[in-house]
Amino acid sequence: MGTVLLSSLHAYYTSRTEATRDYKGIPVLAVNYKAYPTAFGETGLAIALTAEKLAEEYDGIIRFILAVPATEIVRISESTDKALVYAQHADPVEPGAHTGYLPLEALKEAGAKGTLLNHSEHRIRLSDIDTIVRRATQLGLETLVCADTPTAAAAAAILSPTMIAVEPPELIGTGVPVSKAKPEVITSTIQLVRMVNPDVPILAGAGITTGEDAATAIKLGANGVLVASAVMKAKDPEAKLLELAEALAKAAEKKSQQ
Ligand SMILES: O=C(CO)COP(=O)(O)O
Repeated sequence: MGTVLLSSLHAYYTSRTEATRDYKGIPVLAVNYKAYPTAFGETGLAIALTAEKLAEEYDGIIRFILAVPATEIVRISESTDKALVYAQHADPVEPGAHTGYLPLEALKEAGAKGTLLNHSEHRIRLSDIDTIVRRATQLGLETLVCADTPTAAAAAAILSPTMIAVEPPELIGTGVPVSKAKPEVITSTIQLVRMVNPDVPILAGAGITTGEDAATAIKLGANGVLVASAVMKAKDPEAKLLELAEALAKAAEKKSQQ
C-alpha cells in the first residue's frame, strides 16, 4: 500500500477515534455477560461491583469493560466508574418510531460508555457496523467490533472502531482457548488488521478460561481478551476476575520489557 494512502488512512482513524479513550499499552479485560442467568439482577450487579473494585486496584494497568444486557445498563452503570459499561448491541436507528430497537442515544442516556457490535451471536451487516461506529464516535461512545475470522477483523478495522475482537465461533463457550487451540487466528488477525489500521487494539476471545490462556493471548500480540463463560459461569467470579487480571498485568509487563 502506498505511503500516501497509509498516511491519509491514519489521519482518518485519528479523526474518528479522538472522541474515545486512549487504550494504547493498557491490556483490556472485557467481560461479555451475554444472557447468562447470572447476568441479571443482583448477581449481575455483584459481578460488576467486583470488577469495579479490581478496576480501581488495577487503575492504569488493566482496563475493565463489562458488556451487560440492555436491561442492566442503568443499574450497573450507576454502581461503576472505572469498569466501563458497554451494551452488547446497538441498532443503526435514531430515536423515533422503531419498536424494540436500541438507538445509541438511548444506550448513552442509560449510562453505557460504549457498545459491543457484531458478536457471533448477534451479527449485523458491515454497512450497519459502519453507520453505528460513525454515529457512536460522534456521540462519544466507544465501539468494540467482533469478527469471526482474521479477514473479517481487518474489514471491521478499516471502519476504525475503538477496538476489535476476534472470536472463532466454534470455540465460543467450549472452554478450549483460542490462544492455545488456534493461535494462528490471533497472529493472522494482528497481521491483517495492522495492514489497514495501525492503532486499533485487538482483543482475542473464545474459550479463554484461565489466566494462562489470557497471558498466552498477550504473548501472541493481542491487546487484551474478551471472555464470557469463564466469569459468568464461575463458582467464584471474583477469584476468576482476579486470576485473569493478574495474568494479563504480568504478561503485559513482561512484553513491555522485551
Ligand atoms: O463469546 C465470547 C465473548 O464475547 C466468548 O465466550 P466464552 O468466553 O464463553 O468462550
